[in-house]
Amino acid sequence: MFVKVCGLRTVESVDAAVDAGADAVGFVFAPGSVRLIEAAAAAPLVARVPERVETVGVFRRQPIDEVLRLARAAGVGTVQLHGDEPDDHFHRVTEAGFAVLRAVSATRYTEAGRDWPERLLIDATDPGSGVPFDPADLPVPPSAFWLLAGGLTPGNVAELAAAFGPSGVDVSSGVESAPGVKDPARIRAFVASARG
Ligand SMILES: O=C(O)c1ccccc1NCC(=O)[C@H](O)[C@H](O)COP(=O)(O)O
Repeated sequence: MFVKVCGLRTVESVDAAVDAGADAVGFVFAPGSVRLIEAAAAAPLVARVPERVETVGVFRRQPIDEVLRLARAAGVGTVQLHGDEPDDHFHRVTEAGFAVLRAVSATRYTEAGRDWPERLLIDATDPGSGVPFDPADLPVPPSAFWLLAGGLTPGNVAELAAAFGPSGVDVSSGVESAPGVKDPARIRAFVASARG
């Protein structure tokens, strides 16, 4: 079970995720997010992540040149686009040498078809809100690699992962003590539950 912990902003939370065995850590560069971190502040956090752990920059409805500039400045290896960006943006990210994650709501995935080539992250409509999507919105999960997101917690991740059968899981608010404030103990509990 691949585990991504998203919305990290401190050394303590990055170390907690890495030490707990997360496969990927995420940094949110989307304006307006309570988890927003400047690229310059993210760079030293990214630099302390061991190579075996994927570093992900999260973006939403931003100009592609800004996405690439911030991703390079932070030093992340993967770009996650979270706002129904045009295909051209995904091509530009790939051409620039980044790995890519396409984040879509469960509703959009089900309505729009299932032939996207990128690794998918299937989320609730309001990313980072801690609200799960309605299981009825994802009657047929992807067959290729995909991450389940939206309202996951240490208490529900095992059950929801068993129900949907994703390749991995992604969490943000479910491992926080307050909006934007990660709780190392909850990070450890989440990774353990996801793998349990
Ligand atoms: O987390 C945010 O604030 C955010 C804002 C804008 C775009 C994406 C955002 N988060 C992306 C993620 O990958 C979250 O981990 C994912 O939406 C799950 O969040 P949660 O329901 O809080 O676990």
